[in-house]
Amino acid sequence: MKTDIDYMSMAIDLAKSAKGQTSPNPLVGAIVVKNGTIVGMGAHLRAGEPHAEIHALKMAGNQAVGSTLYVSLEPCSHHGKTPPCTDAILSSGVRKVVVATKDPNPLVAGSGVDKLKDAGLEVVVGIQEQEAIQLNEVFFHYVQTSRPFVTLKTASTLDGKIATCTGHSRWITGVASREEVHDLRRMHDAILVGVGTVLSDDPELTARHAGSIAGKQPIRIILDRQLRTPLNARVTQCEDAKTWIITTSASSQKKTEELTAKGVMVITLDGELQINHVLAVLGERGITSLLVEGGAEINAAFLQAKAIQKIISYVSLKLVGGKAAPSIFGGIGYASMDDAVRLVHTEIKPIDEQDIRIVGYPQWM
Ligand SMILES: Nc1c(/N=C/[C@H](O)[C@H](O)[C@H](O)COP(=O)(O)O)[nH]c(=O)[nH]c1=O
Ligand SMILES: Nc1c(N[C@@H]2O[C@H](COP(=O)(O)O)[C@@H](O)[C@H]2O)[nH]c(=O)[nH]c1=O
Ligand SMILES: [Zn+2]
Repeated sequence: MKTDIDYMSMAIDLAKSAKGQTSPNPLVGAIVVKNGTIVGMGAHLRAGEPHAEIHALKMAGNQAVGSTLYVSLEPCSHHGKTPPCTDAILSSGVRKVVVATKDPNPLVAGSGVDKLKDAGLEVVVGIQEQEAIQLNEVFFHYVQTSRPFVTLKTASTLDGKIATCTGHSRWITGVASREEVHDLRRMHDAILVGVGTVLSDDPELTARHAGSIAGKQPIRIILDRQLRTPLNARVTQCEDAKTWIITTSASSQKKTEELTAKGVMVITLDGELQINHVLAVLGERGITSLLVEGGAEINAAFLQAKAIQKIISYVSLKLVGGKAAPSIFGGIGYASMDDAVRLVHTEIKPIDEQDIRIVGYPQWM
């Protein structure tokens, strides 16, 4: 006999199956169970399309009467691009609703649960809550701060270098790690690098390799105070992916026009490029998840601004040495070891015989 936890785990797995497709909406999965039999299931697939509950209830049909609905996020109770799920649940005859976690979207935030309870349904909240919160770490951050959830991805040697003293960097990590990074890029609304990386690596910043969701390429964002991005840089070829260059009023109007003519979106901010201001602008433009890929000065700027929610570090078990070789974080740095930022909820995993991956969440004081 399956338990509430079994069914909720299935709903969460269903939600996960649409990872990378639903932005700016959350990932949600739903299962309808009648007398121990699954009679309907569904996942939210794309923003603007039906919610997970609607798919599951549709599949259940009149088997939903007297059933239990398991859903990984509190059913919505407002009219967004789609009608409220609570209305559909109430008219379906569902008797009991099990919710993994409440929806922090100010438009919902407990009102979905209240509506169902007021209508006399049995409602249970908190089954597999931690898993459900982790699943939507991006959406929960964005909907509460209106800023993108920032993941910093780094790739370095064991001695912390992101290139040799001559600037050579291809490659530090192996194919398996680099494949994972392409998957990671695909899951993000945008990738951000500094113009230094464009000048040194001339990266394409697209999610290539197997399985890329057709046509879905993250937006490439370049922080470039004086518009030094070369007109022939690969990131200015806009056939496969959009490119936004964020600059300041110090940059030349002529270069702005030349880049714009190539299809690049040049966004000019007043004054200096402050990370938190850049994030507010990206949030306003609907960027809910941002993958920062360095280099050292950009990484340092995000560290200094305490603007990193998650770090994914690939460390290659090789050594290059060199005082002049750039390390993961440039900038001034902290004076005292006591000021070091600690990572929590860490996971350390070997990728292959040469690389390990460290994932953690900076604990900002
Ligand atoms: N040099 C390495 C990295 N280097 C990352 C650079 O910032 C830049 O993204 C690369 O040049 C990849 O560019 P493209 O978008 O694939 O054309 N990143 C890694 O994960 N491993 C490495 O060895
Ligand atoms: N995707 C999803 C929910 N998403 C919630 O609804 C909001 C989007 O509404 P709309 O614009 O109509 O798609 C979104 O911000 C989040 O609060 N809710 C649910 O009950 N089930 C779902 O599957
Ligand atoms: Zn809904």
